[in-house]
Amino acid sequence: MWPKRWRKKSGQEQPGEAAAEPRSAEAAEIAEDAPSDPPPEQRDAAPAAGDVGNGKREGWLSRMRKGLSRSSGKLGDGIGAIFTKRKLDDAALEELEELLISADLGVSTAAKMTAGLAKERFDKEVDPQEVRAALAEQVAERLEPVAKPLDLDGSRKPHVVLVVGVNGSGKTTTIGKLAKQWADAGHKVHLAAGDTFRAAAVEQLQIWGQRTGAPVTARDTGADAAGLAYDALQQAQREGADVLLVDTAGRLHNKANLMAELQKIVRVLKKLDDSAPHDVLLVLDATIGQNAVQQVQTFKELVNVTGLVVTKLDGSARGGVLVALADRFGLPVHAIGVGESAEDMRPFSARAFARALVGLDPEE
Ligand SMILES: Nc1nc2c(ncn2[C@@H]2O[C@H](COP(=O)(O)OP(=O)(O)OP(=O)(O)O)[C@@H](O)[C@H]2O)c(=O)[nH]1
Repeated sequence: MWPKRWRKKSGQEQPGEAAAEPRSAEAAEIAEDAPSDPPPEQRDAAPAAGDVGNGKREGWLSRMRKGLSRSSGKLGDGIGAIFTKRKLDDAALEELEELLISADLGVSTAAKMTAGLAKERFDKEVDPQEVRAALAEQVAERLEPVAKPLDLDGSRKPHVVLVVGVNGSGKTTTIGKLAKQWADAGHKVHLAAGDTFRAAAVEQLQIWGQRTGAPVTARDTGADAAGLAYDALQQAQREGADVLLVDTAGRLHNKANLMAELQKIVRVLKKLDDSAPHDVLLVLDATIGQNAVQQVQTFKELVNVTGLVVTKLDGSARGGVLVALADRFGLPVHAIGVGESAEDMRPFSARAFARALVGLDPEE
């Protein structure tokens, strides 16, 4: 029999329910949650064309593994330190729960996972590898239901994808990567440079447009983004495009302005196609850890987010937060970004990610 504390905890949780995660007081202001801007030379540089498909770059799985090393080092080593020659007792479970929280899984998810482990193995001798494998299984179980590639609905002409997220999260780059992948698959793509707030974002999108052969609807900095989105959809409809990707600004002066802008974009798109946008992708930077939870919450209040793309899993990612996000929101994770080039975005593989996160070989 496993002890009351762990039994009670797991019994209290309802599917999809989450205990309060840490929140910053200023979280309502979107810009406050944004990661600090990368240096201009890094931000404004579009990915080098030579990076695309030159065959010499490190495999994406290995880049994801390296990107997750901050989390996997913490979890893998932490599990080793807790469970070497030790029973799975109360004290060990407490330490494990704290470790999971410190690796960005969030209070509620950490409690559920620890309870899951206690249920099967309480008071038994366990070795670190067994605990890592058991946790990887639990992470994979939570992530599998949300790992869903973004499929284009062929009956839509075009399928309209609105891309939102705070500044610097990787929206424009994600649009470029999606455009490249869909264009390579033979789809006719149109791009709308709706981040009229930042001139470099428009230029960045135009470079992706040249690279992919996708026409780009753009206007000068400061132009009305909703008007631009309307023009872009009209043009995409005229061209018979299969997909329209609409970029947006992540940084307006405050949440109310951003909400007004995003809602206006949605309203005008609906004038031309009342089912548009067909997907609203929220792009999240994986290096921000638990702040991602608040970003999802905030954007869900602004617009009907239908799925996530998580970028920068090649950097110093705090990947544990994906587990917390899956548990709390259940939103599809359509793709992950492990670099700046077109082939660095992949459908999200729950199992590979889960194993890499706890320091196991993702390919086993
Ligand atoms: N390492 C890495 N860098 C990425 C990834 N995705 C985007 N970036 C970089 O992150 C920076 C910001 O990306 P952008 O696409 O400009 O972000 P944005 O959300 O459009 O930013 P705004 O236009 O300010 O709203 C750029 O330097 C990108 O090259 C990724 O998966 N991995």
